[in-house]
Amino acid sequence: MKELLIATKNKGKVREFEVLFAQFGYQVKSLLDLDESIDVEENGVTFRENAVKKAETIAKIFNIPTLADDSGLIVDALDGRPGVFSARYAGEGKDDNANLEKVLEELEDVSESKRGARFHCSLALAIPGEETIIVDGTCEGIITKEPRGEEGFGYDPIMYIPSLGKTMAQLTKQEKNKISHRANALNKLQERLASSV
Ligand SMILES: O=c1[nH]c(=O)c2ncn([C@@H]3O[C@H](COP(=O)(O)OP(=O)(O)OP(=O)(O)O)[C@@H](O)[C@H]3O)c2[nH]1
Ligand SMILES: [Mg+2]
Repeated sequence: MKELLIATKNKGKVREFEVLFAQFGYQVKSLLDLDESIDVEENGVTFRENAVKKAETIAKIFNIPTLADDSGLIVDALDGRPGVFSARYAGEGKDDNANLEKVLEELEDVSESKRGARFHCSLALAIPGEETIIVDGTCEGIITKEPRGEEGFGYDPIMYIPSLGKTMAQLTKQEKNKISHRANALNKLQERLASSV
């Protein structure tokens, strides 16, 4: 089985990539397997900038092809926040629950028709000696009034997908992987790689 390094320490992402890459015959390794002490500062203004920085920094350290994911939640009524700050929206060191509670609080007086949001995922594939490939994927939804569901991670319990009638945290990993921003970005990456051989 081929191996691919994912420049992440997020267990939720790793779990999803394991399933997504299994279909292409890849086993994924992450910084959690290799070196948890490596920290790449995410100081970019865009998801793309952060994804490229994570992928290229880690690819250089290990000299192997490396994929990085920079993602987050974009809420219309919050002018696009938390955006690139999604992982630390409630402050450094705060957990997923604190972050989603902050979003719910900020939307307390916002009616259902104005609670539109989307997840965004930028993927960067850095292969030593080659130009980095960057793709994006999104997933549209509506922010609920309260958390629902136990699956997934991050803001999944407050992201309602109207076409499925469930929050993303009420979907199985397989169901989420059919519609998620991460899966959509990965499909684009696969198309890019297929058209370049
Ligand atoms: O409900 C969610 N479902 C998802 O599918 C999802 N994908 C991303 N996110 C949120 O956005 C932050 C990304 O920040 P991020 O890309 O910097 O990742 P991270 O710092 O957690 O890990 P790393 O990959 O940088 O090591 C994460 O922490 C999450 O809060 C998600 N929330
Ligand atoms: Mg991060």
